[in-house]
Amino acid sequence: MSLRDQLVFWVVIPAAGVGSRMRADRPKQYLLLGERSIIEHTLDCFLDHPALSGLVVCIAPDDPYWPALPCARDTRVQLAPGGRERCDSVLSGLQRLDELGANEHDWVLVHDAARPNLAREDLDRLLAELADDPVGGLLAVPARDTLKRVGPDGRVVETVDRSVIWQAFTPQMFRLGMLCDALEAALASRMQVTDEASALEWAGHSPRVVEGRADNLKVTRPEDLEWLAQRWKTDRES
Ligand SMILES: Nc1ccn([C@@H]2O[C@H](COP(=O)(O)OP(=O)(O)OP(=O)(O)O)[C@@H](O)[C@H]2O)c(=O)n1
Ligand SMILES: C[C@](O)(CO)[C@H](O)COP(=O)(O)O
Repeated sequence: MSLRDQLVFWVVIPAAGVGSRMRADRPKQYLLLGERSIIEHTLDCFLDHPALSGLVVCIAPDDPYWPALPCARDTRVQLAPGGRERCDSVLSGLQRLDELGANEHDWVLVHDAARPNLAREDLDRLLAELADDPVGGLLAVPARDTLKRVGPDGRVVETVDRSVIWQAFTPQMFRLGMLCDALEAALASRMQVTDEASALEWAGHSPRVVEGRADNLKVTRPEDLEWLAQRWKTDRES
């Protein structure tokens, strides 16, 4: 049996943000996409996967929304307390995986609660491409627009060579021990860690990018949810 056939993985879903850029009446992961919340759609992609070992959702300690969701009663879903920054929430989730019996060599996928449109094909491609990778990696998409570096005065400084620029998405997939060590070291050095891969890079590793769909977007601003909702409506009507 190949490594790819026997691969199992754990999932950490950082879901403790306030969604300030959405300017909504609740954290964006609890806004509706169709009849269900964004976070419920996000969990769907993982909960039915045959290789899933366990899944941890990191929520704010005072989160009043999570308990009302049906998935809050799903025994496959465990909780961990979110932290001040996304990376703190992720580290908390990784520590919960350790308590659940994950070992340092197990694969862990970290996926934003705010990315409800992850395609199963992308998840399976990520798992297949990285199953025997020595470091791990992430879903990403190559830059498609002309990119400008802009100065503090709001004027263009230069046009950036976009042929080597990719947008980092999630899931990001690393082995539990390597990820914990890299995150703890990066945070101890007061590094600004906005994704798991940057902590691995800081530790001297070179994560691999796996090209994914550009519609695996992170709901960040109101227009992101408007676009997804329209897409959702169109798909359901077709
Ligand atoms: N302290 C934090 C901050 C963010 N997140 C999660 O990390 C993901 C990506 O972060 P982002 O899009 O920045 O979410 P928010 O921090 O909620 O958004 P904003 O920056 O607009 O407040 C989200 O699912 C969010 O819930 C988290 O678990 N813990
Ligand atoms: C992890 C991430 O989604 C990769 O693009 C991104 O870094 C999250 O950043 P945010 O500022 O927490 O949204």
